[in-house]
Amino acid sequence: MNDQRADSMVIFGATGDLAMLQTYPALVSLVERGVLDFPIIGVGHHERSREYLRDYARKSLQRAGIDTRGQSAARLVSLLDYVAGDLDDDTTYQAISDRLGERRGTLFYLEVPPSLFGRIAEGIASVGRQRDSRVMVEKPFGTDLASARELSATMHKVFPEDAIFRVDHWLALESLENILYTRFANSILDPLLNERYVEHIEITMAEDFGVADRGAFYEQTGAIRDVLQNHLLQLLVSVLADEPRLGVRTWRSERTRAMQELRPLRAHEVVRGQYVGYRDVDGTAPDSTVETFVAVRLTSDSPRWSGVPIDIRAGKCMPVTATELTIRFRPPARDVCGIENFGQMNELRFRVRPETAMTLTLAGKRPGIAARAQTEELTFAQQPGLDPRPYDRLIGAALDGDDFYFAREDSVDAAWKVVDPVLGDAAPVHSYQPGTWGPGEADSLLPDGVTWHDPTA
Ligand SMILES: NC(=O)C1=CN([C@@H]2O[C@H](COP(=O)(O)OP(=O)(O)OC[C@H]3O[C@@H](n4cnc5c(N)ncnc54)[C@H](OP(=O)(O)O)[C@@H]3O)[C@@H](O)[C@H]2O)C=CC1
Ligand SMILES: O=C1O[C@H](COP(=O)(O)O)[C@@H](O)[C@H](O)[C@H]1O
Repeated sequence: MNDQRADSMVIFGATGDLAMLQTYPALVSLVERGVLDFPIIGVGHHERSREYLRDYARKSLQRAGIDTRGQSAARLVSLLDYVAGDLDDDTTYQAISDRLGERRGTLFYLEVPPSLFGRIAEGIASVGRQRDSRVMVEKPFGTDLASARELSATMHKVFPEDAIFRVDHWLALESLENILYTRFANSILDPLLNERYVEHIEITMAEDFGVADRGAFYEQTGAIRDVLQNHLLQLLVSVLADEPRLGVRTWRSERTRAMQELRPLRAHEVVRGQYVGYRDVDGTAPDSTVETFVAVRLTSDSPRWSGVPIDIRAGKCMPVTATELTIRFRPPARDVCGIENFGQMNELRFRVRPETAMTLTLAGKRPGIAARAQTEELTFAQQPGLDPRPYDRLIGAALDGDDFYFAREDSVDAAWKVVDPVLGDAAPVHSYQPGTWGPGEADSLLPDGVTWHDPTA
């Protein structure tokens, strides 16, 4: 693969939900930045006109609060073309190739049902369009370790690894970049991030909504595949990974190593839950055991994190929508100030969703005659709304051939290895009421005396 900018783009699934929600708003921002000014061919299954796709894009922009009469929006819409066809049929790829004409160096964006990913790669190759091109592939990449490997092997028959851009949109979140900066733009924090100082690491990902109209998708997926294998393990390794000593470009390698050092989960390290009402959602089975909540206890084999318990929980229909990663430090070796009764005091917290923030909890003296401690929080908060949208970054980077925000094959493989043993019904599923923090059984994973962090607090 070359590192030249793409000169054309083909979107498979241009009339889908994700395109409506994310793709067109991101494309406008790229037009606005002057980095996108070439034909974009949208591909869908149904016979429709180019005008239909242009209207679809306008609706998407309106939905995102973007003025469709603005210069960039109008330009984007004018760049869109439409090809209809079944992606299981080689003539569809011939039609796309004819439309691309002399252009070489195409970014093919695969936002279609994952079962089509491999077939599309073969279709692109059948018309010789893989040369000098890249593919950007949506999640999920596989449904377990074996299928992810099989898919990688199929894709590699057509594209070298450096031409495959696997999307995990959390990798492009401002809040994940903030973790990198916080750790390595300060000299005072990273030296503390190891088993000597850290007592416990915890992540809570709470969403106050259910599976909505995605019942059929979720029924095949569940929380482990949907968010643990990808978003949450990628978030975790942002904290576990060693410094990228050879420069920030090696950050993906360090993160991958940290992923490979995580031990595969065992059934007793997993608690699964399902909210009451899930089985009434269209597309779910009346006796479904798919989890909408998962809590896990993880262990890293890295000497840096030896013996540090790592707990993660994620759920739908929780009391709030927020994701935070909390690092709890050990108490001081000698309790000179008599803080014992205070419990745990030093914490470093990264807020990942809905906005970017970081908090360091320190103890100081409570003003007054009595010798008593009190905690203070130092918070570095981003103003909500200032975070760039992840897809603006992702599509822009893929057009440039910049793989920084994408999940590499070995890291996806390592993440599947962690969750593979506990997919399906390896652990029983407990029901929980919507609006609660999930089944109480999740508490049993935590170290004695520790409670889950409440991200609303
Ligand atoms: N929706 C979301 O919020 C998210 C989605 N994703 C991933 O993005 C991908 C797409 O999801 P989503 O947009 O929700 O899916 P949708 O079902 O909404 O859209 C699917 C798209 O693929 C096209 N398509 C489906 N089958 C064929 C076929 N045989 N031949 C040609 N075109 C076909 C459809 O065309 P037509 O309209 O003509 O039927 C449509 O454009 C999936 O991998 C999903 O996991 C990832 C994160 C979030
Ligand atoms: O990929 C997914 O992610 C979202 C959470 O990501 P966010 O960017 O919306 O916070 C999750 O709700 C969804 O179930 C999952 O498919």
